[in-house]
Amino acid sequence: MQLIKVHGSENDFFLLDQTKLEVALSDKQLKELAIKMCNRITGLHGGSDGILVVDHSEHSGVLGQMRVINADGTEASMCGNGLRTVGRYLEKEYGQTTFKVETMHADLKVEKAPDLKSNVAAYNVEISPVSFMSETLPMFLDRETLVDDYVPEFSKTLKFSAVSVPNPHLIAFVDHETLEGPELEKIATYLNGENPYFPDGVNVSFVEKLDGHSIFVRTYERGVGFTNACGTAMSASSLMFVMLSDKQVPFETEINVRNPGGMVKTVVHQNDNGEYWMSLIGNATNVANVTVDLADAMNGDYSHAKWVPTNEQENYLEFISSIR
Ligand SMILES: N[C@@H](CCC[C@H](N)C(=O)O)C(=O)O
Repeated sequence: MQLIKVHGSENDFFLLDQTKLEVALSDKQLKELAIKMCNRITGLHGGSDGILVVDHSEHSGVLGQMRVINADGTEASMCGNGLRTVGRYLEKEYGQTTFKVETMHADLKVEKAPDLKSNVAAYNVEISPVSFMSETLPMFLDRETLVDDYVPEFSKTLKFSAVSVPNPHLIAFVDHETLEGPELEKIATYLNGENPYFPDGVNVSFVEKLDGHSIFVRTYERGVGFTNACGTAMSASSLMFVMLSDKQVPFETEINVRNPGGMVKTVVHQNDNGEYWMSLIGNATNVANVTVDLADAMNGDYSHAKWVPTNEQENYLEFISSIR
């Protein structure tokens, strides 16, 4: 089985093209593979945040399908950082620079963007559809939407917004001390365990406003835990940054989004029909080409895996240190 170890802002994945396998893996096998291979201690070469599964799409005008299997084996409806790396993979396979990719709920636009630096490839991907309605998350609170409001059951002092893009996000704007403090993990582990409010779990982000049109986003992901970055969370946080800014941060403005693994840029759009969507622009880095025996991988044995690094990670790290 051939895999590519990829990352967007160090949110890392194994990219698996199912169309290259003799027999495609079943959903049960994908789940078992993710649990074993992504494990940070016993998994393949330090594990990963999940597996990006590429397949053919039946939809017209679409180059391929992306499925996202979280490290705990659950399936997510979308992954913004992952979509950039899948976009890069499909561009190489089909030789097109602008196309659509099928995801669980929508066919999303993907476009090659200018390199961030020599040998640091970048892609621009669409994040949509957006909804604030409780039933789309799903969120069980006694209200239809939650926008910048207190929820004493979560925290006595923080205000939250809940939005699906279309995977579910809970966002709070906080000061620097709170961003780095223990509250994010406390709230997120509660809401991703058995709880009456988010029975399917939720990605939880704390956001700090920086100078100008810049924010820092720290995310605890459903099905993963703390990640270096979450593309859909950074997109959802940018939407709330614009919506709660009282027109100080307009639509169609480039927003700089920092995260523990690097940075992305976002742009928040609103269509004539009132619907929101976001552009997410950032790196799509291929770290290594990996070959592993399928039976070994399913058994969690990675001792014979072949790991051939590309030379991209050095350039990525140089790029990140140049902007810090
Ligand atoms: N890292 C992703 C989001 C992955 C899915 C998430 N864990 C979920 O279950 O919704 C991103 O870059 O958006």
